[in-house]
Amino acid sequence: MSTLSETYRDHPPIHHHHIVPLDFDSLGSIPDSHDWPPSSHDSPSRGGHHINENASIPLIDLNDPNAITLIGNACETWGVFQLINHEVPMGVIERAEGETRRLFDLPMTRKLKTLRAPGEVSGYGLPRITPFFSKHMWHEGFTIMGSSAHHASQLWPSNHQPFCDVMEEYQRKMKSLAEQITHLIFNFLKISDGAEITNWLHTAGAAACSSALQLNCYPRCPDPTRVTGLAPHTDTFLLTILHQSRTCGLQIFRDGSGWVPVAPVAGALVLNVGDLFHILSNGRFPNVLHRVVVDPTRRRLSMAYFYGPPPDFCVSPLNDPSESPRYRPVVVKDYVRLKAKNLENALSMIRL
Ligand SMILES: O=C(O)CCC(=O)C(=O)O
Ligand SMILES: [Fe+2]
Repeated sequence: MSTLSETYRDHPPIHHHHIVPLDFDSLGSIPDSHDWPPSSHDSPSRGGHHINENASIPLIDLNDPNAITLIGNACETWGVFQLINHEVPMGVIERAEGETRRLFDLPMTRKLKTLRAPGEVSGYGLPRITPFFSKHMWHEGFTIMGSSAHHASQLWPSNHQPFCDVMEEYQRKMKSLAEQITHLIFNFLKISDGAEITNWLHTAGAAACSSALQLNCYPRCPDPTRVTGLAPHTDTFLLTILHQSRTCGLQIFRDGSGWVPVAPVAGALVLNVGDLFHILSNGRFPNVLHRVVVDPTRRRLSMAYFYGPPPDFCVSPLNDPSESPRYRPVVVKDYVRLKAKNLENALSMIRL
């Protein structure tokens, strides 16, 4: 069984700007480009393919008087939890999911008008981690960073405003929830409000944080064991807030438990620790490895909001006199580049 690092060595990044998502609706069978050899979906270096249906990730009520401790403990033990009573109105989430569905329902010719150009982050295309794998994922995505108006007007020349309005509102709600949770976690870590690391929190303006909204669509596949929705990866920033439609598919990897499905809970958002919180917490919080498997009968949609400090902010491990730092300080944008080039090896490159 090969390891992920061997996969990188054997399959150096391809230039994926020529490769576009499949028109899944028109397929009669699984093309070789998307047919994964058995158990290559897993990250063998991190635990094989055991799926643990008995374990479940913490479900936390934000109104619980102990929310800080519950969230902090979940970050330490799992690196992921589901959150209810988060005050993001269900109406906003449902409208955003509705617009996401409207987008992926468009004919391929129209979606391709917004195909991500080389070096661009926004628009329609394959998962960003595609170049690191020899097979393609059963997935189409649309990334929003900044205004979506230009792309939306190409998707819907005469009716793009509803999409833009909903996505803007959704991102505003996500940003304030991300700030609130980051603040709670800082309290848990005993980082005081005036500390330098908190400087950027609650700052107004577009440059105040790094954020992106990733809309994901996993078409149904009659033979899901042969395909991969999204290959195992960790998220780059501090926190990810994910809404998933009612179809199962997300799984997280936990040492000792194996792959644990994250069952959709009505009204709950999934929050997970990314690489930057792992670094900031000096390794105390695991940057949870996760993947998506495909459903045989139902298409799955998700919306992932990635949140971190502004690009020029330097993230360093917490200063705890009782333990030495495990990572060297890294500027957010430098880490993003390191990750884009090295994927799962990026962290080890800044390890002390
Ligand atoms: O679709 C999901 O549940 C997960 C998406 C994800 O991991 C990502 O976009 O980074
Ligand atoms: Fe992810």
